Formats: sequence, C-alpha cells, structure tokens
Amino acid sequence: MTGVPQFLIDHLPTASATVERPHITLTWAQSLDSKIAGPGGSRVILSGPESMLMTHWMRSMHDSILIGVNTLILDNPRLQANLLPPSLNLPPPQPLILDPKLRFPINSRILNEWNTKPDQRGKTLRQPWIICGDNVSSNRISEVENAGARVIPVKLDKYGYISPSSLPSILYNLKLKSVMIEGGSKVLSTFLHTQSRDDGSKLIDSMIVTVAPMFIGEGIGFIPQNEDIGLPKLKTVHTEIMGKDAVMICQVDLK
Ligand SMILES: NC(=O)C1=CN([C@@H]2O[C@H](COP(=O)(O)OP(=O)(O)OC[C@H]3O[C@@H](n4cnc5c(N)ncnc54)[C@H](OP(=O)(O)O)[C@@H]3O)[C@@H](O)[C@H]2O)C=CC1
Ligand SMILES: Nc1nc(O)c(N)c(N[C@@H]2O[C@H](COP(=O)(O)O)[C@@H](O)[C@H]2O)n1
Repeated sequence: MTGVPQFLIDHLPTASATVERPHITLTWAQSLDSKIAGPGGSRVILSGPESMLMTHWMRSMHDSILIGVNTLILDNPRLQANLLPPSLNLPPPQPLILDPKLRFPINSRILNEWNTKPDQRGKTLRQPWIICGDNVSSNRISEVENAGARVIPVKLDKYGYISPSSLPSILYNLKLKSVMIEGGSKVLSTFLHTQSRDDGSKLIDSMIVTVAPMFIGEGIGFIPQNEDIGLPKLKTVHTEIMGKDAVMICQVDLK
C-alpha cells in the first residue's frame, strides 16, 4: 500500500467536509467476539500490519482524532499517523480528549512528546487539546495548561459527559472540519446511542470497523455490557479484506 487505500478515497468523504458541517467518523478494531481490549482494559493488538497502516491513513484523512480519557489513561497512545512515510509531510491530526473531570495525566505520552520534541510541532505532532466540563476548577485548568496542553471547558450533559450531539458545534468553534473517534467503549456507546446533532442532522457520517479473526474471551466489549439496546440500524457501504482482517464501512440508516 503506497498511498491512501482507494476504498477510503471512495467511501470516506472527509476532504469535502466543512467547518460548518464537520464529518464525524466512528472507528474501532474488534475481535470476532466484539472485544476491543483484554481483561481490565489491557491493550490488545487486533489489527494486522495492513489494517493498522490503513488506520493511520484514516487518521491522516481527518483533521482530528478523539478518544475518551480512560483510553488515554489505559493505553497511553501516541495518536499520530507515524506509520506513514514522513516524506509525505502530511499535517498531523489534532488529538482531542473527552475528559469531563480533567483527569488528564500530565505524564501522558501525547503531552510528553509535544513538550520534548519542539522541532516536530506542526510536522508530526500537535498540542493535545482536552475538552472538559465548565465546572472544573480554574486551578486544575491552569495546572494542565501550564504543563503544556490546551484545555477547552464546555457545558456537560445530564450524565456529566460531553454531549455527543454538541460535538459538531465544539468542532466548529475549534475550526476542525473532521474528527475520527477511536473509542473507547463508553465513548463508542454514547455516540452510537445518539442519532442526531443539535441541528437535527445525522450525527455519525461514517463507521469503519476492523474485524480481526480472533477471540479475546474475557475483555472489554466495543460497547459496555447491557448497552446494546437501542443501537441504530446500519447499512454496509463497503467491505475490504486487508491481510488477515476484514474492514467494514457502514453508515447509520435513518430510514
Ligand atoms: N480496539 C480499539 O479500537 C480500541 C480500544 N480501546 C480500549 O477501550 C478501553 C477504554 O474504554 P472505556 O473504559 O470505555 O473508556 P473511554 O475511553 O470510552 O473513556 C470514557 C470516559 O470518557 C469521558 N467522557 C466524556 N464524554 C463522554 C461521552 N460522551 N461518552 C462517554 N464517555 C465520555 C468519561 O470520563 P469520566 O469518567 O472522567 O467522566 C468516561 O468515563 C481501553 O481498554 C482501550 O484499550 C480504545 C480505543 C480503541
Ligand atoms: N486500529 C486499531 N487496532 C488495534 O489493534 C488497536 N489496539 C487500536 N487501538 C487504538 O489505537 C490507539 C493506539 O494508538 P497509537 O498506536 O499509540 O497511536 C489506542 O489507544 C486505541 O485508540 N486501534
């Protein structure tokens, strides 16, 4: 694979997204028994080399990558498109963390790399942006900002979360045209249970799922147990075999 996989060009129209109507992609990698991590949330390598590279192409096709704070704490991910050739000089995606209580660990890898590799800023790295509740203390916000991250306080919903339906307006304010939501389980669940944006249009534009031919058994499901009622109807727009894995592109079917 020397360039963006053709099926992503054909079925992931992020290039035509606008700040006024940002494109929202929901994506994850799962086992055949629908697990995204092992016991206690331990990280599992599900994607083979081909689908992992495809995931990094997907990252580079979006303005931003979003995860929940638990994924940040458990996986300590890099959230870069670092598997792609550096010679392409592709702009790095903006890391966004949904973190209502601002539990953000200031020793996280995304912040450490931002602070210790100033020459890579804007090349392979962007400053971590943390979206928290507007009830977080100013002392805590200063602590995280002084450590080098940007903190964006927003109104929380009745569950104490960043409301999925309000994400488009948050992206609009941040001038981001697209976001790739990578998980984890709780974030995938609240977004899958929310059909529309505050303006009434469809929330999720694309859903891309890598299915790895393995069973995990005990582990973390793609959504938490007992949250599988009320999930949306889907239609498959494309499937692709990538090495050992199958990649499905679906859309929410509002009909
Ligand atoms: N295989 C894959 O593709 C992936 C696997 N994972 C795995 O997922 C696991 C983590 O998932 P999980 O524990 O569910 O945590 P999440 O990463 O989904 O984070 C959940 C937390 O995010 C905060 N939050 C803010 N807004 C929302 C919202 N709208 N909906 C949900 N949460 C919100 C809350 O923080 P607070 O509690 O502070 O209020 C919540 O508890 C890890 O084990 C990781 O390895 C993660 C990504 C991809
Ligand atoms: N596509 C995919 N395949 C897997 O097998 C995975 N375990 C994940 N996990 C997600 O990727 C993040 C790690 O990213 P970095 O490589 O550190 O940049 C992890 O936090 C999950 O969001 N994804």
